[in-house]
Amino acid sequence: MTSSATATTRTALSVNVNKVALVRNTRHLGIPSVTRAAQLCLEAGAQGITVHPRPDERHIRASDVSELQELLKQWPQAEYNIEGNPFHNLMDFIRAQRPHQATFVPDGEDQFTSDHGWNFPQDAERLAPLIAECKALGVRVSLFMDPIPAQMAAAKAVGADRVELYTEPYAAAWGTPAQAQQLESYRAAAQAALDVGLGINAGHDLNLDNLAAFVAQVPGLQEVSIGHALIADALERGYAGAVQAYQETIAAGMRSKTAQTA
Ligand SMILES: CC(=O)[C@@H](O)[C@H](O)COP(=O)(O)O
Ligand SMILES: NCC(=O)COP(=O)(O)O
Repeated sequence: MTSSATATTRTALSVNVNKVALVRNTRHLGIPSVTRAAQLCLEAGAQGITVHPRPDERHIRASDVSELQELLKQWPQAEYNIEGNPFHNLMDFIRAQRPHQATFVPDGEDQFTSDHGWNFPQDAERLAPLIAECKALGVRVSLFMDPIPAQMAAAKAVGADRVELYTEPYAAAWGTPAQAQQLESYRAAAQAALDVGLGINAGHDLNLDNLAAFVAQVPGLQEVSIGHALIADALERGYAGAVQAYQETIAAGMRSKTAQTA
């Protein structure tokens, strides 16, 4: 059951523009523009921009990362979230750009897409100094995590400010008999994170169908980072139309959450 305190947590939308870069990279023409996409999403009300500059630069390139930092200077209310593996190329971007948030993701260099979170206690010792470095730079640290309540205390102990709950298993269960059980696992993991003082982010395969129920059930959800489905929706609706649809969906989830605590 969501408490009244967490029921009022506003869920920010951070648009991941990886897939705009993926299409751009298929020609040497510079279109579709990644910075233009981010500008239009911010103008439409997105609260942040997320990128995941993978080592192979299959989509987001180092030049995108710095150009988006310049763009975001015009949007002081918006947040910049840079994701990646801190043992690969992420720390160079964090040191250079000092974004609002660094999201540590344990991806391999040639991984198809992100598909798991960190493991504790195995990963704690090597993560701790890099988390400390980010925080010394004034960068919030979010750890990409599977929805395992027992892992949350260790994530806090290693210095994380937030966890990002990896939501692909929830998305895959959407519309199946396993949906409710999956959603409950995220609710429990989020509550365990809140109980030890962690903030809650979420992302991966969230979309217009599965988002409202997630927002309604997961306590203290501060940010969802959404890319693949939102950019696909933007191909039909335009960036502004897609952002508006996601913001309306988040708002519907918030209304449902608030009603539960009334
Ligand atoms: C960490 C995560 O779930 C996503 O942010 C990730 O950026 C997806 O990467 P691709 O866009 O390369 O699939
Ligand atoms: N951290 C999740 C993210 O940034 C976007 O994931 P997806 O919506 O592209 O699956």
